[in-house]
Amino acid sequence: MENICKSPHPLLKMAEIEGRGRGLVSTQPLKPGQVILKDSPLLLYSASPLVTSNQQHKNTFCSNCYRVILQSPVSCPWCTSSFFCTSNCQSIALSSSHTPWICQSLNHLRNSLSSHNLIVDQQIQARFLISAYNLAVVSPSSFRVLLSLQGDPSFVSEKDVLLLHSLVATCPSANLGEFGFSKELTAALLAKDKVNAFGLMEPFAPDRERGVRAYGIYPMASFFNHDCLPNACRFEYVDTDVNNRSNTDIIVRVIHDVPEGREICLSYFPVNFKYSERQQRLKEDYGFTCNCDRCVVEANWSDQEDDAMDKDGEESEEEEDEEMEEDVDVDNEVNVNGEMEERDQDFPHAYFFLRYMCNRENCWGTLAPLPPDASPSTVMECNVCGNLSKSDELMVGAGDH
Ligand SMILES: C[S@@+](CC[C@H](N)C(=O)[O-])C[C@H]1O[C@@H](n2cnc3c(N)ncnc32)[C@H](O)[C@@H]1O
Repeated sequence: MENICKSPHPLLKMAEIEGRGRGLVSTQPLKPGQVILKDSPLLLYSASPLVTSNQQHKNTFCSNCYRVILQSPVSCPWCTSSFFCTSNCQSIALSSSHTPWICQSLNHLRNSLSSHNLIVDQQIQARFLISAYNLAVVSPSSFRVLLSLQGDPSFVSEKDVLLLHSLVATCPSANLGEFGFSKELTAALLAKDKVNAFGLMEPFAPDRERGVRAYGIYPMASFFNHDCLPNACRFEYVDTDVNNRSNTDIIVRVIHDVPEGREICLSYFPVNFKYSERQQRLKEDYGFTCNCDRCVVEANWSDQEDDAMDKDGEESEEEEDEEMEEDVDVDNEVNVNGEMEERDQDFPHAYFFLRYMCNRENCWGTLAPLPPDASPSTVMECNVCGNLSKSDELMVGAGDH
C-alpha cells in the first residue's frame, strides 16, 4: 500500500491498493465498535419510480430529509408530487435538491414517460441524472467531488446512456454552468452512480421485504472497497432521532479489533450470499472479480458445498452437524481481542457467521459492538434490524440453531 493521497478522517487514510484502486486504511489500532466515519450525502435521490400507481408511496416521505411524514405534509409550491415534513425542509430543498429546474424537469419526465417506455431502473437513473446536473449548478465544488469518484463510462450500457441522455435533453433548458451538458458527461455520471451509490433502506420489518427509500452518493464512504468478510459495517438510522443526527447520514463502525495500517472494507451486500451470487453481483454491478480470503476458500468448493450454504446463509442439517465440531475448534482459536488467528483462514466464515451475523429471521444483518467507552462494549447492534444482543448470548443462540 503506497501513495497515500489525503486524509478523509483522522482514523482513516486513503491509499492506493494494488488491484483495487483507492481504499481506506486505519491510521491507528481500532477498537471493536469504534465509529470510523460519519458521512453526509453529496447527492440524494428518491428510489421511487417517476410514475407510480401507488399514490400513498409517493406521498409518504419528505423529499428533503427522506423521513416518513407523520403530520400534515408541507407541499411543494409548484408540483403535486413532492412533499416535505416541515417548512424548514421545504426551504432547504427549494434551493438544493428540489429547485425549480428539478421540479419542472421531473414533471416534464413524468408527462413524457409513456412515449419513452422506461423500465423502473431507468426511471430512477433519470432521477439521478436530473439531481446530478442540478448539483453542477447549485454546488460546483460538490459536483467536482462527484466527478472525482471512481466509475468507468464504458461499464455503462451505451444504449442506456443514449436513451437517458436524449430524455434529459428534452427537459427545460437550464444554466448548466461550467460543466455543460454532453453525452460523455452523462455516461461518466451514470458510471459514478453505478459503483458508488448507497441505498438508504427502509427500516426493517420482519413481515415484508425491505425496500430502498432513496439512493445517496457519500463522498468519503465511496472509498471503501468490498470484502466478503468485512471488518466494518455501515449503520443508518432512518426515521429514528438517535442523537438528533441527520436522517440520511451513514455511520461506519468497525466490527472487531483492527490493527494500524489494515484496509477497512465493507460488504457491498448481505454477507450470507453464496459464492456464485457474490461473484456475479460484483462482476455485473462493480466490474471486478473478488479474491478475498473467503472467496479463495469457496472457489474450491464443489457446487454441492456452495449450494449447501443457501441464500439464507443456512446450511443443510448434515452440513451443520459436521460444522458444529469445526465451530468449536474455530471458537478456541479466537484470541482475546476477538480476532481470528492465522489457523482459521481455511474456514474463516464459520466464525464470522456465528459472531457477526444477525440470527433474527429474514434479517441477515451484520453485528458490530456498540461504540466502546473505556473498554469494548459487549452489546452487539445489528445494522439491519437494530436488534441489540449481548455478545455471549448471541454466541449461544447462534450455535443452537
Ligand atoms: C465504491 S468504489 C471503492 C473505491 C475505489 N476503489 C476507488 O478507487 O475510488 C467501488 C469500486 O472499487 C473497486 N473495488 C472495490 N472492492 C474491490 C475488491 N475487493 N477488489 C477489486 N476491486 C475492488 C471496484 O472497481 C469497484 O467498482
